[in-house]
Amino acid sequence: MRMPELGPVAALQRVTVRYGAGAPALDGIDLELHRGEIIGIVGESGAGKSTLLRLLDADETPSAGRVLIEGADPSGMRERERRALRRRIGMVFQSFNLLANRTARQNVELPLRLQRRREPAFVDELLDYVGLSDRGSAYPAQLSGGQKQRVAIARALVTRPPLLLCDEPTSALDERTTSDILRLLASTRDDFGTTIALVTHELAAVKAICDRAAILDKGRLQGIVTVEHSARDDRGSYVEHAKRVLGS
Ligand SMILES: Nc1ncnc2c1ncn2[C@@H]1O[C@H](COP(=O)(O)OP(=O)(O)OP(=O)(O)O)[C@@H](O)[C@H]1O
Repeated sequence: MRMPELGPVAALQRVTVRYGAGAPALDGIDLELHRGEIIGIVGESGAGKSTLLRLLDADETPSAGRVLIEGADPSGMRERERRALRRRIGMVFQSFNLLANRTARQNVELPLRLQRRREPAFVDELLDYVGLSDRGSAYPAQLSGGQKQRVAIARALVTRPPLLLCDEPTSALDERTTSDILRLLASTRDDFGTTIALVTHELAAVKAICDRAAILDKGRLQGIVTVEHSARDDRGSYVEHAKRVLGS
């Protein structure tokens, strides 16, 4: 397993992504994900957040520049190698993306089964970790939104990923459940050392758990701020607002 312990988990070097003749979806992005950090990726709709997440998931190839994940450039990989890399990256989605006809436990086991692995003790441990040790045999339809997201987080962690990508993980949840899920993500970083990239339009979520935040606007990185916890909410442009709410 390739694990350069000291380098960043992932790096984007002067990355541009173009889909057509218009303005690029991402334009000259330089960004490093530090090992063990929780980094927020924020911006208005269309800013390029999902595109950036797909690059970090080795599911998008830059039009220019370079992406490194665990020190390796996915664009130079054979399909099989790239799939193996992608299996090491955890994903959590807004809509949970659980298989409806599988129990919570079977959903958590799925990434292991796809790799012909079985780790029943670790699956038990994770179900317990996310607070669902007694709901393993429930189907997604029998679970609340927050419980479904807990299953999805356990499923993402079952392969022990060094990097967990979260795409609007709390946007479908109410405020109380949101803070429970954010707490779970924060403890995941603390207990498993997982680096987390949190894409969200909810600045409060970034404020609650992120160490840094990358602010995107129309495909450009407008700033990377260290998140502080005493800034005041104020009016202004989105970028000014985000910098003021999140940064110093
Ligand atoms: N597959 C695609 N083909 C063409 N254009 C695309 C594609 N994916 C994204 N785009 C364009 O790239 C830009 C950035 O899109 P992206 O989905 O990354 O933004 P976002 O910040 O995630 O937005 P949202 O918050 O609405 O999900 C947008 O202008 C979008 O229309």
